[in-house]
Amino acid sequence: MKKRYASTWESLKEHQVPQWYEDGKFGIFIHWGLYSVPAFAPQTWELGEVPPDETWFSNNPYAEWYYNSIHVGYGPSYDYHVKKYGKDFKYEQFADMWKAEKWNPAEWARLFKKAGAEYVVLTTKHHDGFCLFPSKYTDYNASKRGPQRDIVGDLTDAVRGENLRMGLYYSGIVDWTFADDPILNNDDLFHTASPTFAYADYAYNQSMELIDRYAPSVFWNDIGWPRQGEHNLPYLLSHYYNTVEDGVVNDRFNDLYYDFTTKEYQSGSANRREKWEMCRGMGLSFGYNAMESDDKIISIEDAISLLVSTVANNGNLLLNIGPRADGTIPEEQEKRLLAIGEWLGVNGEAIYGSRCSSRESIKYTDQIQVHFTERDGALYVLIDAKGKSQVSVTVPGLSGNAVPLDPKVEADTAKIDGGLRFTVKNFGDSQNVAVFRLNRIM
Ligand SMILES: CC(C)[C@@H]1NC[C@@H](O)[C@H](O)[C@@H]1O
Repeated sequence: MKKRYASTWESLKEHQVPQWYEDGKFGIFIHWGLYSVPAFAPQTWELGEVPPDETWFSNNPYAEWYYNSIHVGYGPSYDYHVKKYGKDFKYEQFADMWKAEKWNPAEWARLFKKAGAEYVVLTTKHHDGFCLFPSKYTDYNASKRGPQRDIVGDLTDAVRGENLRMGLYYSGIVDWTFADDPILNNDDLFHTASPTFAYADYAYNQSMELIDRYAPSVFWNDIGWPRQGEHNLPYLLSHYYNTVEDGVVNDRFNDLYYDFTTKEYQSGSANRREKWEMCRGMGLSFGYNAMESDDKIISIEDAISLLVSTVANNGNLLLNIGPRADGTIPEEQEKRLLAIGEWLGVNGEAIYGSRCSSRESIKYTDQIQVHFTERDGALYVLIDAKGKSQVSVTVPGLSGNAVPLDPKVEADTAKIDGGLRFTVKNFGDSQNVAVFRLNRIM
């Protein structure tokens, strides 16, 4: 019997995180839109590295923030815009420059499958207010302008065709087509953006539209929910769960409710006793930044380290790609997705369907890290060499026969000082993280 949720916080709190989200572990975020046309931002900091003040917002490394960055009226993006497009060029003009002429959604979906992703989350409307779906509530959308197609629907079909879950991102509280005072600090971001009841209804209506048209497995709201519409949330979320029984929502509804909490680069917190999700771009931006060349984005080793450390601490990794305006995925981003997929192809047994171990991760003085996951009565030991070609570490309190999942890993294990000493001489096809299975949880 399908559970039916009432539009009350009490009823919503009965919702459990579905097994697919607990098991899935790895998703692909996609930021694609008008900002992919200029594809520019200064390469400054990771979110959380510096305070979210005027210096951050006027030197914003997020290319998807291009509208606000030029609206501020000074700084690197403003200077770039004036030089490339001219002072009088309006952001909205990008709506007729974005053609997605080389876009093949089936190709994207095949790549995500090869990357080992279990779910995908696509921006349906970012802060600039441009919708990637044929919304009844605005013509400022990709079926009427630019690509002239239902980007959300076409990708949803392709992703589901590869048996992956499709999630949708919505910019709940910020929409610069309703309120576009320059945002220069977090007070602007959370409190003065889109302050009207009219916008609250708009956000509610569009969210209902997305739920009813696409039944997304993830409803990824961003920044917050319009305060004037908080009373509508129990109905919206119960409608979502009654429409998508195994759907999940994040924690960006003004801290009123969530299935999972979120970290964004260095911002946010993770508590391994509850489900959380780590998200970041491959470089410093979510939207494509043409300045972010291969040497400026996360290395394959660091991406695999991030996946392993996130999963071992009860999180999922939602790694973002920023496609070019024409619909192609930059080669350097594709390379990382394929490498993660290869690593998961060999070591995925310790990731998919695993659960957080009672054993916490260990960081050794030489930066080497050992993480643990558990699944079907086995304990997995994931040794992250952090760039070293050979490692030797003792893991306290372990015993038993440790078998590498990658047959090309050359390693010895020995009982020593009440623990197991692992000496890895060759990481085989496992990049920088060698994984061992112990068949008895000790
Ligand atoms: C994590 C990701 C969804 C980011 N959230 C905050 C936004 O301001 C940023 O552009 C990006 O979408």
